[in-house]
Amino acid sequence: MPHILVAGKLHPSGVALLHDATRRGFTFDYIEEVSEPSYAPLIHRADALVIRTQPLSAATVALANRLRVVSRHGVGYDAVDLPALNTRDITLTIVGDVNSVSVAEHTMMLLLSAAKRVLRGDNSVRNPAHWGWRNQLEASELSGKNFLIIGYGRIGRQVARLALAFDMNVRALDPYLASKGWPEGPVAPVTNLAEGLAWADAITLNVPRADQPLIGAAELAAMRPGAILINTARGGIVDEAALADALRSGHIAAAGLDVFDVEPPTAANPFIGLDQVVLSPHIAGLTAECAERMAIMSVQNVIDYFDGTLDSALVINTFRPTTEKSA
Ligand SMILES: O=C(O)[C@H](O)COP(=O)(O)O
Repeated sequence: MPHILVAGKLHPSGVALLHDATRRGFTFDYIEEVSEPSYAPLIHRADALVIRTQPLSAATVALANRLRVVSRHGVGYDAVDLPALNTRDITLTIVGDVNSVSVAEHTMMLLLSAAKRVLRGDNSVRNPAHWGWRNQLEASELSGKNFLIIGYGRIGRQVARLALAFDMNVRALDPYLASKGWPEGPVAPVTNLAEGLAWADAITLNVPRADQPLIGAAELAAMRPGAILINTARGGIVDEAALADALRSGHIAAAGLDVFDVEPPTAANPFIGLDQVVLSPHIAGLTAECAERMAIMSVQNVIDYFDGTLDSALVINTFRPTTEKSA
């Protein structure tokens, strides 16, 4: 029967599902430490790997002679060497829609915090000498502002739902939808990034990480003066040095960042000293509810893989039969 290696902390409900699976003959190793050197020595006996956001390199895949399926606890798989999996016909799965609401709520929290200059306000209460800052915060309303969602997928659409409730003007950019057709509803597309950058008072990034930053110095310069940038997707999507420069110059008024090029960020991270930037430690999907759903889904995907009932919508690369469970 298949042996599962879980590398990274799982919500107890996911661990309970693993224990249930042992009654059907599955076995598992569970280590909470996520670093590749700590899980790599165990991978030679794994038929399945459940993995958090840490790297899975070609070198580690080469140690995994039995590996058939990698199940991401999450939706981003930029740290996984996909070509190394493809060469060996190893299936890669993600958790699909289960983190969309949490990530969208976190996006709105960062947008509100950035717009309301929450850090400066907080600081002015904790430091009585700064109480006078309340007259200089330059906070802004969301209502009536133009909000561009880059990446109109599962998460982007949840962000739109929430932003519309704040009476924002919401538009989105998603080149992948061009061939599929734009979804009906109140959110119109922008035709290209340049149009979106020039239109938006605030921008959120809800796309996967690519090889090059999508938002660099030129794109930041093309944003409206005083605009706000939110990133709950992946650090490398924004050129961090360029964003820090744009924040220091005041061209970009504020930012909200949940993800970083290097995690955890070093003391040299350019945002640490900027109080117009609200920071969170890659937790947009780690609400109690979402962590439970991701843990269950990531373990269930492994079980479904071996049962031959894996939902095709959750598979990144298909090498064996799946079913279509999702709407
Ligand atoms: O990819 C994701 O969905 C998030 O980054 C969460 O991933 P993690 O739970 O593995 O940290």
